[in-house]
Order: sequence, then structure tokens, then C-alpha cells
Amino acid sequence: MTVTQPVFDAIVLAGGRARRLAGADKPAASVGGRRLIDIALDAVAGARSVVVVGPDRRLPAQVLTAREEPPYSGPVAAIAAGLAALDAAGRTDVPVVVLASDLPEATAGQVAELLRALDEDGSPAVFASDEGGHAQYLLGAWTSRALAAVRAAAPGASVRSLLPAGAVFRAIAGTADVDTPADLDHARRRAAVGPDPIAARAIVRSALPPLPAVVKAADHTAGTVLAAPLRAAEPFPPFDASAMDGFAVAGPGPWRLVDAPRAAGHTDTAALTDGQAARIATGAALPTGADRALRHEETVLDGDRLTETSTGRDDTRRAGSAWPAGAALAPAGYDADAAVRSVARAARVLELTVRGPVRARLHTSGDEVVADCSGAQPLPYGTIADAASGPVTALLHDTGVETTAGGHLADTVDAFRAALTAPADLIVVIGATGHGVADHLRAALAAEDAELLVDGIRLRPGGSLLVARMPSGTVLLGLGGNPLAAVAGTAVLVPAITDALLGRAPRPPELLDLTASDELRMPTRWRVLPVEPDGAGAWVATAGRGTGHLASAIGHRGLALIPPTESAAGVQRLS
Ligand SMILES: Nc1nc2c(c(=O)[nH]1)N[C@H]1C(S)=C(S)[C@@H](COP(=O)(O)OP(=O)(O)OC[C@H]3O[C@@H](n4cnc5c(N)ncnc54)[C@H](O)[C@@H]3O)O[C@H]1N2
Ligand code: MOO
Repeated sequence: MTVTQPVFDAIVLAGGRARRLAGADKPAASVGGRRLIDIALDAVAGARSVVVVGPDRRLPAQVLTAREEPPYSGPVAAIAAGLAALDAAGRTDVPVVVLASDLPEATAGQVAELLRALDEDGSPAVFASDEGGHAQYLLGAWTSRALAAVRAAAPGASVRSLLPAGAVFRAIAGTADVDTPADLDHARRRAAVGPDPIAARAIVRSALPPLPAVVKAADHTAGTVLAAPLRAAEPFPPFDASAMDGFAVAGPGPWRLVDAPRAAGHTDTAALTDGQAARIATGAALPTGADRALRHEETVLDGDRLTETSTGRDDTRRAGSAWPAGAALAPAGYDADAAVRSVARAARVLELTVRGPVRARLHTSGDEVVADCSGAQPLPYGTIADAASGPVTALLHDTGVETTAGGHLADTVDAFRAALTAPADLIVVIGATGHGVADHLRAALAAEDAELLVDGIRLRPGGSLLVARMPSGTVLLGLGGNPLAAVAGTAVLVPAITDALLGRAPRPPELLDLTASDELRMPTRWRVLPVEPDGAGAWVATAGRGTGHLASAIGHRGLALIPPTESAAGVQRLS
């Protein structure tokens, strides 16, 4: 966990009789090669102190242990026993994460999100809820104030009955628990194919630290995110200006029109005295002595005598009326986009503190792929043209990533190692993510001591992707070589990678109304398909014609991420 997060303690509930699992020791059951208890402990690895409540079992030495009294008397008694152990260790002053050890997809990212929400909302407790809105009370972060009720509770009370007023629920992916043998099977099958795209994004967001903040000329911040708020150097407007073509007037009317018209951008006209008016253009500074501006539509000019037809109308845009000097105009975490650059100019802010842009290098790979095939000569038998780097480059560019072509990698470990160690914020490799004889990316990652963050996701196509972090901090995204797979992987994960690297504030997904989406869903996998508006507010998706080419994307304006039938989540627009 490299992102700073608040200090917290944790209570892991590892008792319970697992009646529906025929009394098996549920926390000792393994999913994806880890015991459920270890999955829970990994999720709270960032805690100051951890108490495991339950029967004796093999645990890391630094973990405190406790047992509820009497044994098997339920989660409230178990949480109370955990609290007593924390109290005895003098740990009473920070939030406590309480989680069950039957959550096969629990991650440090989920815990970080709960703590972040607790901190942001100032609520007494934050709990996870699944995509269907069902609360998961045994994955929550509690303030010490909220835990007072648990300490005082009757044994046998439900956790739910002890929820503090103002408790918040946060939709978090991957919070299903394991109660039955079927749940365990399901969890094991899911673990074998990796996390779903939403969980993979959460892993990436919580594991990748932001790039360092830099100061840049405000006009040259395309692809960057504010690392400090944009504050006005000057008020806006900077002077009292007429907002309309009309007259500047001094004192009460009627007025006598003087021949001193005030054009925008000029300030060389004489001052007005009470009873005088002068023509003024939109955007011109009010002349000295004028009180206000009036649009000509609401005046009558009779000879040189001016009267108003409305009462007291003021068409002056007053200095500082949009913002005063020093005003916060955009918070850190927002894109330094064209609107931010425009406001920075208006507020006379010449430099911005930002992160980014993300600098990526894109490589193709595979000895059968011919990267430079622009000539007319026939390709040798057994080789094909690179058809993936073009659309991947375009998507990276749309996501604000500055991309350079890194060239083609021969199918040797050394070629991959050289590519992985050359400097970049992000290295994207198309192909070689598999376990085949010609796939050397994994061997190169292992040789360079990379940390594998994501190894395959539940996505079709594109699920064979990899995300890793090199010891240098460079992020590696390995994409399935088929062009549609490479595009799908890019569209699903690159925004999460750039969010993390740029410290971008989380944004809600853009949801699509997809016609007949059920037919296009798979039972457990998420899909990426090309989509096009139907002209009546909804979108239609086109099922693939294989992933080896992009023919199904022709004539489509976007790509959509379509959840599996098992999921209540909505269809997200990706590009
Ligand atoms: N035993 C298994 N084999 C494969 C599986 C599997 O689950 N079990 N999954 C298949 C799928 S789906 C994909 S996608 C690929 C992913 O593997 P790699 O990332 O190692 O990709 P490659 O083997 O290098 O290439 C796959 C395919 O794409 C063609 N390709 C590669 N680069 C380009 C390019 N720049 N332009 C056009 N086409 C490209 C390449 O020739 C291969 O045909 O693994 C499958 N195998
Ligand atoms: O997942 Mo492959 O990534 O379907 O073409």
C-alpha cells in the first residue's frame, strides 16, 4: 500500500461454526491459493494492530488474538472481544476496520476506500454494499465513537441493530461472502480467472502511487491533473465593465449625452459628472464618475436627453463579481483541461502545479507480426501486418496519454527486458501475455523483479492482460495480442492507470442504456463490444466477429463494458 491512508486498527472475525459448510473451518478454506483468513489479513496489512478473533490457528506472529465469550456467540460478541484485545494493547484512538474472514475478494483497496469514505464524509461508520445495494456489515470501518454501542451491546444482538445513526454505505465491488459449498466453488472459479474489470481497476488505483507534482506553464497542461487547487491571482472581471452595448450614466436620470463614447479596450475618455451619459460598448471599462451601464433597449434618447424605461437596471459586470482574488476555482484532482486553462488565463494564473501527462511507450511483439508493412511487397508466408498498435495509440491519445512508438519486440526474453527497463511512466506491450512458447513477457517481468498487480481479468475479449510495476516505478500494461483484445484491455484499464498516476479524483462511470443487452451478456464474464446510438436515446451493441481484427468496430462510435448476467451493474461507456 503506497498511497497514504489514515492510521487504523483491524479486527478480523475468524470464528463461527460454518453450519452451511458442514462445520468446516471456513477461514482455513483456500481460494486462489490463499486461505480466506490470509486474504482478510492481506486486506488489512496496512493496519497498526490486527486482532484475529476465533479459535487457535497458524497466524503471523505480530497478530493479536482473542476469543469471543462464550465461543460461537456471534459477531457482536466477537467484535467486542476484538475491541477488548485492542483496549488491552492500548489501541483505542483510531478507526477500526472490522472484516469477516469469509470474503474471498477482500483487498487492501477496498479497505482503503472505506477509510477514505470515513475520512471524507465524517460519518461514524462506513460499510461496503454490493452492486445490488445489499449491505455487507462485516466489511466496514468504524470510528471509536461508533464502536461504543458494540462494547455496551447485549450478547446475541445483531450487528445491524448496532449501526450508528448516519452510517454510510459505499458500493464496493467484490464483497460477496462464502456461506455454502456452492459459494466456495464459485469463489474458486472466479479466482482462477482473476478479478472482474471493476475490481481490477480498484486494485490498480490503490496500488499505483501518483507521479510527482510539477509546475508547468498554465497554457501547456494538456493531459495533466491539478496537484494543487487553481487559485485566482486576480479578481474577475478585473474592472467594472459594461455587459451590454448602451450607455454609461452618472448620478440619477435623466442624463445629457456627452460626446465621449467608450469603446472596449480603451480608457482614454473624459470622466462623467452627475447628470451625464456616454455611449459605451460591451466589455468597456466604466468611465470615471459613471455609476452604472444601461443597455440601449431600455433607454429613450430624445436629442441629447437620455431616460431609462426600466427602473434602476444595472448592466455593469462588477469587478470581482465572478470571483475575488485568491478564490479557489478548481480543486486538486481535477483535469487541467481546456476549461481549467481558460479560467487560469482569466484569473491571470501563469503556472499550475500538476501531475502528468502520463508518458507511455508502446511496443508490438511477436515474430509473426510485421510492424513496418507500409510497402506494397507481399508479407512473407506466416506473418501478418500489425493491426493493433494504431487503434491502441488512438485510445491512449484520447485518454490524454502522450504515446511514443517503442518499436517491435522480437520473441526473446532479452528484448522484453530491455524494453521493460527503458524509462517511461507506462509501458504498453501488445501480445506475449500468454503462457505459450513464444510469450516472454512473464519471464522478463520475473527477471526484472516486477510486482504483478493484475494477472488476467474476467473480461472477453482482452482478459489475458497483465498489469505490473517495475522496481523503477514504471507501470507495465501487457495486452492480449488480438487487436480487439488489445483495444478492450486499453479501454478498460488505462483510465484507471492514469487516474492513479495523475492523482485524479474518482469519477462516476458513464452509463449507457443498451438495447437487448441480456442477449449479449455472458454468465460470469464482462464483455467489451462496439456500440452505436440507435437515435432514440439508447445504444445498440454489435457482437464480435472474432477478436483477430476490428471489423465489428467499423461504423461504431464507442465501446461498452457489459456486465455478466450475474451482476446488477450497469453498462459503461468506455470510449
Ligand atoms: N492455451 C491458450 N491459448 C490462448 C488463450 C488461452 O486462454 N489459452 N487465449 C487466447 C486469447 S483470447 C488471446 S487474446 C491470446 C493472448 O495471448 P498473447 O497476449 O500472448 O498474444 P499473442 O499470442 O502474442 O497474440 C495473439 C494473437 O494476436 C495476434 N497479434 C499479436 N500482435 C498483433 C498485432 N500487433 N496486430 C495484429 N495481430 C496481432 C497474434 O498473431 C496472435 O494471433 O492468447 C490466445 N491463446
Ligand atoms: O481475450 Mo482474447 O483476449 O479474447 O482475444
